[in-house]
Amino acid sequence: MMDFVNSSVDAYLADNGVSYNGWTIAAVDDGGDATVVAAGRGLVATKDYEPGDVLFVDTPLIVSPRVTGPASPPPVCPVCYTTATALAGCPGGCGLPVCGGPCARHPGHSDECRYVRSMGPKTGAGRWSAGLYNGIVAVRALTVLKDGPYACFLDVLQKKSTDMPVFEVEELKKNINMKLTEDDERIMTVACKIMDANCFETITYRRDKLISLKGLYPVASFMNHSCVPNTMHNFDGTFKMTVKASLPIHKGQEITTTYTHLIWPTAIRQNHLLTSKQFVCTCIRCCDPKEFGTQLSALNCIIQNCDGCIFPINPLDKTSFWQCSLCAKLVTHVEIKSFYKNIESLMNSINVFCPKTLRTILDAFNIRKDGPYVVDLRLKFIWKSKNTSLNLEQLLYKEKSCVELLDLIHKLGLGQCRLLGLISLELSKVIEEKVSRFNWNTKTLNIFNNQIILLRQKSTAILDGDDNTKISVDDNN
Ligand SMILES: C[S@@+](CC[C@H](N)C(=O)[O-])C[C@H]1O[C@@H](n2cnc3c(N)ncnc32)[C@H](O)[C@@H]1O
Repeated sequence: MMDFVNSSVDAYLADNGVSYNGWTIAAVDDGGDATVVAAGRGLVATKDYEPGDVLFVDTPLIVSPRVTGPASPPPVCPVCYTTATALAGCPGGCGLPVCGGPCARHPGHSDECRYVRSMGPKTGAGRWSAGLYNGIVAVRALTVLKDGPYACFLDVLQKKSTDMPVFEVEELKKNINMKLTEDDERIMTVACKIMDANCFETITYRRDKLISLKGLYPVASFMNHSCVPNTMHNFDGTFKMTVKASLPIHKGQEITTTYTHLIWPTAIRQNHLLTSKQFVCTCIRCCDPKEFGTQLSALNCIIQNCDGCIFPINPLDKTSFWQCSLCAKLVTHVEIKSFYKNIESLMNSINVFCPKTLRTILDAFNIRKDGPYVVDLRLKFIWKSKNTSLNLEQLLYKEKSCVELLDLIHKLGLGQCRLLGLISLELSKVIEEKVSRFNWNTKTLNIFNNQIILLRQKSTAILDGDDNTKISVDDNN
């Protein structure tokens, strides 16, 4: 197992006999050596682990749909999480949407249904409101965390630090006739801030669609972030999270996860972590302008005929100058931001993926094929394209992209991460398609078949127990 370190909270949990997930979270004597964890409290291995070893399995305290808004996914039934085209107002009268009677009567819905009804939802009979749907996580958190055995997590888990009104609570307040009690509002506000600081994206399949939800996992919440994490995780059909080692972990070493996308370049990861989790990551990868030789963040030099690449002088400082490795040309962060923005919108504008067109665009705009946003686009092509519909050029480009991305993962030192499993699986399917299209001689066929077997073994070892091995466009971890 692992220990909680560096915290009076450990003592608090132990004093209060908190038991979660079948085991007791106990205080740990870290011998006064808190330096092992660089980011407040964290998890530390108490024995050695090999890649693939299961560290722990965590059950969510709260699972909730993501809220609606311009950039949010379409609403789902908050009980079974399907994207029903015609969600209807709960017949119980709570004003939340459900996909049908069984979900309306589901025990998992009864507490929140009763609570919202008691608050006088501002919806017509049989209707549901987006505002109440937006507030569902606050209501759900209240029903789980108020007065129950898990109420102590309100004190224990880290909260997003903000004095701003909490969107979900405000949405709820606007859409009910009664005034929330002071205590309920406090609990909901704290719980939403806890969700913001700790929740994981849990992706599940419903009726062949990927549904992105958020889940609060009490044990996993103590894992700090690294851009070269030593664990990976997956979710089963009941949202149980299994955390496995992706790299060897030694006794006493901190257990880390990622809160961002593994193949994003440093500037984008840093920005994401700062805005979503309010900290600046100072991990070894973030400190290295060349990201372990991958040059993932690099831009081509803007000086004509210079073959150099521009790198940040100090990648941890977003106002740092960038400099060409060959001609030493300095570029300001403002210019870099504008280059990144232009590349992003260019890459986003590509709908139908044609390798030749992509190459022309990259040449015309002097963009690197393994640079910011281009790698994302290539990954999107891997996820979205259907092998049987690709022409030969596209199929071979997909194969090349899979191979190059696996190489990137290797260079970044990401070990047996989930992305490696997913790309290996996809590459095996691409090779299968290649095999099926031509009459290969026996020797070549054997080589391909061996490649397929090895890739399948690799992906199975990583994705075993994963309820979601079909690939998600946003699934970069
Ligand atoms: C999910 S919590 C992790 C547990 C947290 N350290 C605690 O004490 O409860 C996420 C928060 O931990 C801190 N954190 C996690 N990883 C970090 C890192 N690599 N560097 C700095 N702070 C980090 C940030 O404050 C972040 O918002």
